[in-house]
Amino acid sequence: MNSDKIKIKAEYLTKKFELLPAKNTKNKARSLVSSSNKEDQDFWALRNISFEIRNGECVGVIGLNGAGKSTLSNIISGQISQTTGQVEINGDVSIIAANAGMQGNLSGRENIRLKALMVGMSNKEIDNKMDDIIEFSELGPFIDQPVKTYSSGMKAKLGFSIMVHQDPDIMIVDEGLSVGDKTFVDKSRKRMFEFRDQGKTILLVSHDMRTIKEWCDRVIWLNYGEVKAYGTPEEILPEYNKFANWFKKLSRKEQKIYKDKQRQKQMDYSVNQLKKDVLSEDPNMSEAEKQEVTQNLKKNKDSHKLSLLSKVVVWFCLLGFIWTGLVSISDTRLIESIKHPGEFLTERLFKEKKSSEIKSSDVIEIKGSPVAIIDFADKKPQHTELAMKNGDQSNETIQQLVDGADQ
Ligand SMILES: Nc1ncnc2c1ncn2[C@@H]1O[C@H](COP(=O)(O)OP(=O)(O)OP(=O)(O)O)[C@@H](O)[C@H]1O
Repeated sequence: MNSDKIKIKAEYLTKKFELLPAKNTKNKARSLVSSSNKEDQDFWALRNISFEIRNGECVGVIGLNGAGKSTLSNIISGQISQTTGQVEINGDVSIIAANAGMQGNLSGRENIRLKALMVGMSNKEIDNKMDDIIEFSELGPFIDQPVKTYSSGMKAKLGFSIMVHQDPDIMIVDEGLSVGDKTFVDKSRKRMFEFRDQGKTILLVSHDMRTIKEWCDRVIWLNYGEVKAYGTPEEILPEYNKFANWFKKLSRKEQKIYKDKQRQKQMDYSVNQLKKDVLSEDPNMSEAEKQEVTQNLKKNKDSHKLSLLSKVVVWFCLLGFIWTGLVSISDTRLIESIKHPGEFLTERLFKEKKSSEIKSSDVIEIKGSPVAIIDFADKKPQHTELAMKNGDQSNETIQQLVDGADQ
């Protein structure tokens, strides 16, 4: 096994969330009017994250609440996309975050099948492993209950059981074990050690420094979306403990001031700032390298924002809907209104036809039938001579229609 092979490589990763607006219909409609809503507040949960994880390494991710650990593990496991930067996953790997991607409305058994199918297992393979997975999960009869009814510990047990039976090359465990009971945790730890001994790569997100120290070869310390330090547990953990103790000793007010200041930095961040940071890291960068960096820093599209094309389509449909509505309350046919929109809007819309105003070119509707006026002796006709525009009806029929309408 080549222990130098890079399994995960992250470069210039950022993740921006928009605190407002929430992803709802009202805000989608607002985004139709403006491409950048001034009320949106950008929040950079991750800023300029770069690291490499090699074959067979177990890497811990630590940091205070809200530091960006889960955001990072979700990007690496492909559950959310980054705003800028690249994530390279090498080799034929399966990445499963222990308690992520579970469908609440499906039962535990159905989730096992779903997650296994998603990583390319065949139905036969799943059938062969199903009993083992259920037994390992210790869920017993609850395996056929909807996952939304599970406690967080039960979800973690199910997620972990699925993960270890998929035998992935890279495992991401995001607090998956901390919520389980002791027997389950011990059993899982044993299984994780077996994985590590087989040279699999593990990314472990945890607040439990004992586990991090026991398991990890290296540790990434995230602080308010930035990598504060990356090194061995011996290097990082004493520094992190020092920081955690310093933070704990601050008064509530001082803690709040510190947090607010850090969060403000996360709000004020921008891709331009990132570019400056990256370029200043290496002042001797060649033009080609600078171009590559700029390319890497290009933003991915925010999935919840409508593209220009979508906006055009939505506007088109909206206008079509309004136009059809206007046509239906006027006495004009749709095709005519489209052919002569100016005339339709200025002269025909909302205008009641008086007989004196009817011109020889007009089309009127009598008893639901379109009728063309073909001849008037003067502006106020003495007698009406009509013919059907597309006329398959005789003048006699038309006269009957007119007579009927006049009554
Ligand atoms: N969908 C989202 N929209 C807006 N902000 C988000 C979203 N997801 C996460 N965040 C914010 O990003 C920051 C990082 O969150 P994340 O869950 O990655 O932190 P964490 O380090 O895993 O925290 P914890 O230790 O509490 O699990 C937090 O401030 C969080 O509020």
